[in-house]
Order: sequence, then C-alpha cells, then structure tokens
Amino acid sequence: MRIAVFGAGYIGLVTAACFAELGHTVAVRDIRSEAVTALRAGRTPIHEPGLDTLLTRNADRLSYTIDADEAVRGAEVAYICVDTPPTAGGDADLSRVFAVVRSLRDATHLTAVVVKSTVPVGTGARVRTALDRVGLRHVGYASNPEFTAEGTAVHDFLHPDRIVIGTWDEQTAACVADLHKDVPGTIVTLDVESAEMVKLTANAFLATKISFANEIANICDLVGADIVAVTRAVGLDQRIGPHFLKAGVGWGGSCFPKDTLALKQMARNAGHSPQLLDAVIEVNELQHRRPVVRLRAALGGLDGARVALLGTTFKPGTDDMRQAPSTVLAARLLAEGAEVRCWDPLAKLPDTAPWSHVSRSPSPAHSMAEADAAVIVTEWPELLDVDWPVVRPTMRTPVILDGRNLLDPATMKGVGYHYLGVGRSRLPH
Ligand SMILES: NC(=O)c1ccc[n+]([C@@H]2O[C@H](COP(=O)([O-])OP(=O)(O)OC[C@H]3O[C@@H](n4cnc5c(N)ncnc54)[C@H](O)[C@@H]3O)[C@@H](O)[C@H]2O)c1
Ligand SMILES: O=c1ccn([C@@H]2O[C@H](COP(=O)(O)OP(=O)(O)O[C@H]3O[C@H](CO)[C@@H](O)[C@H](O)[C@H]3O)[C@@H](O)[C@H]2O)c(=O)[nH]1
Repeated sequence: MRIAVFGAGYIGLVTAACFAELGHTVAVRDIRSEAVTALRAGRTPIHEPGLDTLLTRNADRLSYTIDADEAVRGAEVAYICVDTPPTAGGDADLSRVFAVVRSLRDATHLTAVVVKSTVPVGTGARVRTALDRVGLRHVGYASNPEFTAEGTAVHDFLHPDRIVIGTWDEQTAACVADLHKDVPGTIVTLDVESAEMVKLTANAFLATKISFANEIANICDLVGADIVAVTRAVGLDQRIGPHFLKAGVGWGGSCFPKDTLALKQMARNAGHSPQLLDAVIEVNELQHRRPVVRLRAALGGLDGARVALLGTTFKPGTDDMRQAPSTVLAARLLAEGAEVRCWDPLAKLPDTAPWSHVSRSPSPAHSMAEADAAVIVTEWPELLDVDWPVVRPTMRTPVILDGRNLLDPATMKGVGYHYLGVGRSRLPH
C-alpha cells in the first residue's frame, strides 16, 4: 500500500521505517525542513536503535518532503504522527493534528486517515467532522494508538503485544488491519473513543505502577526494608508482574508526564476529579526533588558543593531529554548554590537554563573528579564499567546517590563510598 506519514519525529520515523520494512511505500512529510534535508541526505535526525538500518535498507520505498500535497499524492492512507504537547493548562494541544487534516483537503483519493498521535477521547469525532468539512466525507477514519517505547521502538513496532484499531466502520478497520498483516500480535478492533482511551489508560497505569513503587521505596527508607528485594518478590505474583516496578528518581519522557496530565485534564473537563491520578503525578514530582533533599542532608548543605549528574536523558537508549528528571534536579541543585556537571553518552542537551549553567564532561570519571557527590540519574550500562575504586580518591567527598539502584550497595560501600540508594536504607552504611 502507499502511505503518507505526517511527522518525522520519534513515532513518525519509526512508523514510516517499519511500514517500509513491511513492503509498503511511504512518503514522510514534516514541516521542519532541516529534518527533511537530513533524511534525504541519509542522516537520521534522532537516535533510535535499529532505525538507521531500516531507513537505509528500505530507502527505495521511502521519500521525504515538506510539501503535504506531494506526500499524499497517490497515497491510500494518511498516518498522523505529529506531536500533541501540553498547552499551558495541561490539555493536549491538538493544533498540529488539525493542521494536518486541513492540509489533506485535496487528497480525495485517500481511503483512510489514521491518527497515531496520542490524543484525548473525542478527538477522532472532531477529526471526522473536520474531514467532512473539507470534502473528505467518503474517507474512512481510524485511531491506531502507538505503544512503542523509546530505545526499543523498532522492535516494539514489529513485535507488538497488541495492535489497537478504533473505527466506526468495518472497511476502515480492515484496511488498517491489512497494513499490519505481517506483524504478529493481537489485533483489537473497537470504537474510536475506546481506542483513544486505551492509550491514555495504558500510560496512566504504567505511571501508576512506578509511582506506587516509589512510594513504597520511600516507606522502605523510613522503616528499614530494601525496595529491590521487596519488588522482586512482589513482582513474582503473576497478578502483579515484575514490570514498571523499579523505584528511582521518578518517571519522565515525552509521554508519561504529558499523557497523565492530559488524562487528568480530560477527566476534569468532563466534571470528574481523578484523585488517584493526582496522587500518581504528585508522588512523581516529589520523587524528582528527593535527591536534592538527601544530598543536602548528606553534605550538610549544597551551597558551593560540586555535584556530578551521571546520565541526563529520561532513560537509557535514547537521546531524548523531554521531561527528563535530570532537568528538575539540575535546576534545584543550581538554585541551592551547587556547581553542576554532567555526563551523558547521547543526550541532546538544550542550550537553555538550567543546562546552559551545567558543564559537560566527556566521561563519568571526568565529571566526578573533585566532586562532592554524584547522582546516577539514568541507568546507562556504561556506568557499570566505571572503575569505581579508582574514581573514589579523585572525589572531594565520595557520596554516590544511586537514583536508579544500578550499582551493588555492598560493593560500593566496600570500596569506601557513602552510598545512598532509593528505598535501600536497610543496607549497612
Ligand atoms: N515518542 C514516543 O515514544 C511515543 C510513543 C507513543 C505515542 N507517541 C505520540 O506520538 C506523537 C508524536 O510523538 P513524537 O515523540 O514522535 O513527537 P516529535 O516531536 O518527535 O515528532 C513530531 C513531528 O511532527 C512534526 N510536525 C508538526 N506539525 C506537522 C505538520 N503539520 N505536518 C507534518 N509534520 C508536522 C514536527 O515537526 C515533529 O518533527 C505524540 O502525540 C506522542 O504522544 C509518542
Ligand atoms: O520500572 C520503571 C520503568 C520506567 N521508569 C521510568 O519511566 C519513564 C518512561 O519509561 P518507558 O516507559 O520505558 O519509556 P517511554 O519511551 O516513555 O515509553 C512509554 O511511553 C510511550 C509513549 O506513550 C508508550 O508508547 C510506551 O508504551 C510507554 O512505555 C522513564 O523515565 C523511566 O526511567 C521507572 O522509573 N521505573
């Protein structure tokens, strides 16, 4: 099939590359000319494992343009993969989605318009009305939310747990299902509103699991239990499962913060106050700040202290800094008078505050030299290879706050660190 993909970001590019891998012909449209220029020159503007390979291998089935008409020329299906960031009030900003819909007005040959962007319930109905208004009444509509995670998106797309297709007519459902015919995974067809709700619910539930683990970790710290041992045992219960129970510095990224807030505001707009979701978000915001409280106590104040941030991206395996917990940490440390350095193997650090006041180090060891404390913010595997006994004497004070419970506490204490984990105060100091 011929597909037009709108948006050459993390989701649009993965969608385009994977559909091309499945044998479809894909035209990608973005409004950022620099992204289109890079893609045309064979450069991938984002880091996503496996994406380069797919884009290169399927280059003859892929094209890139800033021209919407060129993208949809001959296409049967248009996929909308544009960003839906929060407005100032926290609702999802749908302006880009509707800009794409307006740009389709001459694409009368389309069979279906599919929204993959994460959107509030009711968006599909509004897009349907907008399509009708621009003369595309005969074109089908589907919601096909995406569940891939950054760092594993290519694998997740090609090996999904489920493919969710929300439509109001069987023909469009069959068309979207056909695009995925060579992809394993259960196809779930349902109404558009429920499909939109599935996406928001899945992210809210995963965020809830993490906030729950973080709350239990904070209690573990107070009463003398070890969160790693606790969640390992609890997760063996098949009704609970082991996933998304890792305590740490809280969740970030381009999805959980935005989507939990969008769900909360969507509920409030409907007259419901979602108290559990409020608590999930609040626990997470506090979790971003807790390392500063703990460092202040460990160092007897932060004014003039040198702190190294090890890892800045919101998780390993990506260059994405969107809503990374490290940004709150860096800002808070600077506000308390600390000098902050950072190391990250991939991060695209913004040149705005707080990062404009943070110095970059080429290696973890370099960032820790003469430092009073280091915080593991992102569990990059490179941190397991650091020669910790060699680094310790180079630090002014050997305080390690392991915000991801990555390292072995006994080993770190054995080589002379003042080691602090998350929810692990039971372990001997
Ligand atoms: N990033 C993820 O892992 C992920 C996973 C599941 C769902 N989603 C959802 O997918 C959507 C896209 O997320 P993303 O991370 O890819 O965002 P992104 O910011 O990386 O990419 C969005 C792209 O859309 C482009 N764009 C904006 N307006 C456009 C227009 N009118 N025509 C064509 N292109 C346009 C932007 O220039 C940008 O390159 C969001 O709704 C997000 O919530 C993201
Ligand atoms: O046990 C855990 C698991 C994750 N995290 C944190 O949670 C955040 C999100 O992680 P992850 O879910 O792996 O990354 P995303 O790429 O944001 O993917 C999520 O958001 C996407 C966008 O909606 C969805 O498609 C995915 O299904 C969903 O996992 C990161 O800050 C992680 O550090 C934890 O703190 N503890």
